[in-house]
Amino acid sequence: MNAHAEVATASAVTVRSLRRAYGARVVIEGLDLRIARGEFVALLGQSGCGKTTLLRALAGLDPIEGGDIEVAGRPAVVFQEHRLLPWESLWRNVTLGLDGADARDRAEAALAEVGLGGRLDDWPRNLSGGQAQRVALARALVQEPALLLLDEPFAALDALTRIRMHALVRDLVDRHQPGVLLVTHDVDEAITLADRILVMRDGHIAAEHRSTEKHVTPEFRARLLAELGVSSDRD
Ligand SMILES: Nc1ncnc2c1ncn2[C@@H]1O[C@H](COP(=O)(O)OP(=O)(O)OP(=O)(O)O)[C@@H](O)[C@H]1O
Repeated sequence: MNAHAEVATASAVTVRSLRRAYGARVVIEGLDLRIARGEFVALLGQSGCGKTTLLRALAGLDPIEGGDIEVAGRPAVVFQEHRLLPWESLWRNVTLGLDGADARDRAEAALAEVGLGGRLDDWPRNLSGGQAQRVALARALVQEPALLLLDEPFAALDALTRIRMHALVRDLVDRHQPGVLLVTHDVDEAITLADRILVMRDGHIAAEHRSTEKHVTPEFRARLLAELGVSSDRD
């Protein structure tokens, strides 16, 4: 097997029979999931169905009540808000938690990759919303994670910035080959970006679509909306 094929079949995360509850309220029950390295998976589901709860569990931010989660290495997360530290320069924000004498060089390379080369010593307050999310992406990728978790990272951006960010993130994922789980409310974003789309309902993955199905766009979109419990706005 060549190196690329090994990356493509290696698991970024494997989840078996996951159970998550807040006190007596069970949010996730019997959930199974595997994401391969280099695979871009989008997770759709109605508000409150447990998408963020799943992402936080995969990130290791919350305890789990049952089942198991096997993550290759340490996952990186990008949230809807950039979560940059206002009192730290951009390069320090990118390399927070990283040791090593080459931290500044790594930050420089990561910032260049997201189109912010030369802004190492700038401050978060001087960034637009889209630029701040680019820095958040650089901060995630500098860790070379096997699993990248994206919790609606484009939701607060204007439509044009969002389109540019879609192209950037797809390119970065193709280059770095992490497995990706993108939580989104946006059906079209899921269709544009993902190799595989999952629909979460009743605490587990209720439906799953591979990229080949995406070519039947209007029907596919209508089917996804129906699975999400919404009637199609194009009917
Ligand atoms: N810390 C918490 N304590 C108690 N209940 C919680 C907590 N966090 C979330 N919940 C509940 O768990 C359920 C799932 O929440 P979660 O945020 O995972 O949903 P979601 O699918 O991400 O929603 P949205 O799409 O609106 O962001 C909801 O009913 C929510 O009220």
